[in-house]
Amino acid sequence: MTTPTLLLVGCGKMGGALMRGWVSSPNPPRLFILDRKIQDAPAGSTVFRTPEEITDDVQPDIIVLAVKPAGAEPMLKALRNVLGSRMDKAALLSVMAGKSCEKLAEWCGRADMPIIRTMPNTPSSVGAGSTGLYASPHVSKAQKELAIRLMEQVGAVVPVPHEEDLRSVIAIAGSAPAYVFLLAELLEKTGQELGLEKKAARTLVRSMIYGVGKMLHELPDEAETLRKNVTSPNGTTAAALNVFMAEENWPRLVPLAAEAAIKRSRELDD
Ligand SMILES: NC(=O)C1=CN([C@@H]2O[C@H](COP(=O)(O)OP(=O)(O)OC[C@H]3O[C@@H](n4cnc5c(N)ncnc54)[C@H](O)[C@@H]3O)[C@@H](O)[C@H]2O)C=CC1
Ligand SMILES: O=C(O)[C@@H]1CCC=N1
Repeated sequence: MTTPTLLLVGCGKMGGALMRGWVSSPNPPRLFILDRKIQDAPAGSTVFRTPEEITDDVQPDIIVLAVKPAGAEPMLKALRNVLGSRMDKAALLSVMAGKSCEKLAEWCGRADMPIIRTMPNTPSSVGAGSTGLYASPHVSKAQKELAIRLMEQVGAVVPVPHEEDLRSVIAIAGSAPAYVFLLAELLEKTGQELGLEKKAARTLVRSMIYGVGKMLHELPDEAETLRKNVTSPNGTTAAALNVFMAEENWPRLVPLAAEAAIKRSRELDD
């Protein structure tokens, strides 16, 4: 298998997470990075600060677009100018929460530009990401396989049949690490308010969430079964879950939060 060449455009929180995941994977891609302020580029990669700095020897198999949706149009137009016909030999892989394949292709200057839209998340940085992936009809089988292989290097990949499905992926996986980080923050804070040392609360909460993640990852059981295994009849967990599971709490709030994320993803498309 030949080593693919990537041009990673935007190496901030998400692009940087992918970069860290890729460089620590067993078969790292050949990496060119375009970012105006990156400071810790990995050994062996080449960094450009502006599209105009990209050298003539750069022929990417995949251009990974990881800038904010609002910056996509000028960036793609600049890349088209600089790369010229080299752009025609590449596929574009967007990680952006907004901007349709149709718009991205238009900004690439080519209606039949092969576009792969993905929704990864920041746990990709430790090889434990989750990515939803949609390939437009212009993507070849080989390009789609390469995109899936790349994203599998940093975690699980779920191809989705419709571009619109990526909104659901945002709501339950792309944005969702933040929901769990928030739960960690609140549990750590509550632990301290209940009298535990900061360090103790931090250790307990983090190892608990790690253990829960490991069980969900490794065991075949449904999440519901694992929850019930913790919940002794009339015990402490049941008392706490009666609060979380009250109709007006998590059962209402989780779908409400997902809808808010989806609504925002539609706005980011405009
Ligand atoms: N942060 C997250 O957890 C996730 C983010 N995403 C998507 O990833 C994309 C990037 O988000 P973040 O990484 O959070 O943002 P960020 O602001 O941390 O990263 C963007 C990077 O692009 C660079 N950049 C922007 N315009 C540039 C230009 N003209 N020339 C050179 N460099 C330029 C910036 O220097 C920055 O490092 C967004 O479209 C977002 O929807 C997707 C999934 C998860
Ligand atoms: O908040 C955002 O818009 C991005 C997309 C998913 C996670 N972060």
